[in-house]
Amino acid sequence: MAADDKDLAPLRARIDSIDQQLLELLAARAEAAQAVGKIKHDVNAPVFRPERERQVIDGLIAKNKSPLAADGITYIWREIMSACRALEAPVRVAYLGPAGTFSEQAAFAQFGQSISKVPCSSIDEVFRAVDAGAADFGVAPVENSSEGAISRTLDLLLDTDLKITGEVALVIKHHLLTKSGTLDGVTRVMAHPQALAQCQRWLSSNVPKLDHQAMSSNGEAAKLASQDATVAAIAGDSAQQQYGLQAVQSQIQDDPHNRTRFVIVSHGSCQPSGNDQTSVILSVNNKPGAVHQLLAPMAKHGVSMNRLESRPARRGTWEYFFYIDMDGHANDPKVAAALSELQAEAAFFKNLGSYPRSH
Ligand SMILES: O=C(O)C(=O)C[C@]1(C(=O)O)C=C[C@@H](O)C=C1
Repeated sequence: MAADDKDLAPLRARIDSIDQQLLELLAARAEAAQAVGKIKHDVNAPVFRPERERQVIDGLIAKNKSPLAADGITYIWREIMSACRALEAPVRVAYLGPAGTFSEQAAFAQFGQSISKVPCSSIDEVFRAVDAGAADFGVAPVENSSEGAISRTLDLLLDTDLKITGEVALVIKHHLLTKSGTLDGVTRVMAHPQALAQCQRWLSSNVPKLDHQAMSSNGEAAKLASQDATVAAIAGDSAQQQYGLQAVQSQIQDDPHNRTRFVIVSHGSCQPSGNDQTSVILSVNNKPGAVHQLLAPMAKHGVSMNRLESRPARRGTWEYFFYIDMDGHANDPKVAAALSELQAEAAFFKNLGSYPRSH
């Protein structure tokens, strides 16, 4: 026995005994969740309650006096609740696949790992899967900190009846990956167009001779790179592990703080969590001052606007749809008042839903 093992032995015995207690407590928690699941089943209520999960995690972080970081508490309870939820009913989540994409990572960040995965080949397919009932929730990228809005997601939010029931913000770190970890024999670099754009400067200064090829996802590119030695892929940690690739260079994104925000879409709605956001789409009649006037109800009722994005209405005219995220839940009287005035004044109005804000 190594000398330090003697010192470790009593501490390990203590950890074993604590784990035993944790296991018993987790079993009791799982049984309570199963009982909740039964009641929900009888009244046909949704199993996944994001506002409740948010309150559980925020409450524990507020009370946490241990050396565990807030992120650690979040990860641990995300998975505990994911496993408990799976005992109530499997939650089916659609996202841009295959395995190893950032969309999959966003799905795990929202729902934990105990989900029934529905990987899709495009953002359109994600919306279709949820719309048609093949999945309960969909995860779609909506905005990147260096490349701006993901216009396809904005268009689908306009064109389908799905609501936003959550958001997840991820730090996106892209790596240049190959089978061998070198560029020997490599002729092209493959990735989703967003990833190619986010690494454009690095690629043109460091590997200007490689052809660029757009793929439906970085996961797909990584999969190909694992099969073809002439291909380098741009993808993240998860895809690197998934497909057993080596990094030629880590973190090649041009913006070191590169972040992507994902929305969670479904047919359902969310109760207030205490830290929520409401999203709407509006259009205004094309007259001077119309946009200014349109935003006035939020200022009047003291509701802050977190984001404003515009998209052409695609009618061949200079008309726009405005995507607005505001603080608060539609059940808050101030938000409700602002929403009803916005609706009254807008030429087009669509409430995309209220949901817990991402951390
Ligand atoms: O409180 C509930 O509604 C539960 O179903 C329990 C629980 C949990 O494990 O704490 C599980 C799933 C829900 O999304 C929220 C919380």
